[in-house]
Amino acid sequence: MALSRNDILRALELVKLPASGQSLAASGRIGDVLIDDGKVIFAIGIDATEAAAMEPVRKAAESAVSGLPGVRQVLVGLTADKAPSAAASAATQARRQAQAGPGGAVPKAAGVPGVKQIIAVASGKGGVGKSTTTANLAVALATLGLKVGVLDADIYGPSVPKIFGISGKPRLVSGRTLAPMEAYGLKIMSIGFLIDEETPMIWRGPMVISAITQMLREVAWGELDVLVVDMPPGTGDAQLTMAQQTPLAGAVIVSTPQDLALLDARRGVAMFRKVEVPILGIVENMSYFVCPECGHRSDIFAHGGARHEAERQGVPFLGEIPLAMPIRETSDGGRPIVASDPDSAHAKAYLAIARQVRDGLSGPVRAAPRIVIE
Ligand SMILES: Nc1ncnc2c1ncn2[C@@H]1O[C@H](COP(=O)(O)OP(=O)(O)OP(=O)(O)O)[C@@H](O)[C@H]1O
Repeated sequence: MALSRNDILRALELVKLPASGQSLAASGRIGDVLIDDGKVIFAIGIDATEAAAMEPVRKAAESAVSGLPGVRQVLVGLTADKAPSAAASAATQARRQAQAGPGGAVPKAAGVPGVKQIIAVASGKGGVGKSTTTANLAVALATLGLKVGVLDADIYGPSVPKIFGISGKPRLVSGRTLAPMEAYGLKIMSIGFLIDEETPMIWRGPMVISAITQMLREVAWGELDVLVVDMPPGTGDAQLTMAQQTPLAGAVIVSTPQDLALLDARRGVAMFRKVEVPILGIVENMSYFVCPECGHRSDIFAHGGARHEAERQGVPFLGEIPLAMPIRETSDGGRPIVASDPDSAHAKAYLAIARQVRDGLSGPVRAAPRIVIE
């Protein structure tokens, strides 16, 4: 018999909420349930401040539903489409202040064993070249001698597999732990390996928060000096929660020079400041155009805006990357330019940015605290 929403809710009666002991089924937190050929996808509504506390509930819901006959795959997300309620925010703030040490520092999300530093590459809006920058920055950091991983958390348009020319599915190493894919000496995991391109956008939003947690903690990253996270574009609640839930050592903001993009970049800086993640700097991508025929340079978007914005915000300016055909061709062709043409001027520009990023990370790369997941 075909699975129905009621079957799913019955299974969720066994899952209890930690605070109230109420069943998840009765809590009114389950939205639409998508059932398609044995695949079950749904989201649990949470307040953005509850993400960590509700993660065990999400896992319990997944295992409860996966035990039902006829279920082949279950994907459960936590969704926080509303800003944290004023009361919850105040409570969280009070709790954080109480937990904060004498210096008043806000406690961070737990580290990932073996991974020394995690940095986010973010943009205030889509299409500014965030993934191209992530890929080339990662290869450049590896060129500097660091052990580097890339985590593509851009749930709306995971382009890292294409940029590195990787296809196929990651291998399961044990339990739920996946082996990362490898290319150009980097360990790579992408949400693109795990979701079908046809997964409706409406379902991708709720996955944002849980996807990052799963990809961070259920991937055999091994020993890494730096893990570079390609964030979903934008500065909404989902991105904010993701920035809060990830133990980030810093963030790189990518912008194009137009005023509107810079306005979005400013929101990006504000978002990371809100969650006390240091801004490693701003990159101006598509800064100017170099004619491939004659080498003439045109400042089509009045370049230099990101440098001024960085000065205004009091954050480092990391450098300019031109709008250049070889960058697009190599990026879209699965051969990032820093790997495929390391002596080119473009590759050197990315290397200069990578040096600044490395130097901007606080102190020597520290060993992450060892945590045991039971
Ligand atoms: N400096 C550049 N010069 C030429 N083309 C570029 C440059 N940077 C990015 N591109 C091209 O622009 C397009 C968008 O880039 P990319 O996918 O990196 O952007 P994005 O910000 O990650 O987009 P989204 O947020 O929508 O995923 C790609 O075709 C890429 O090859």
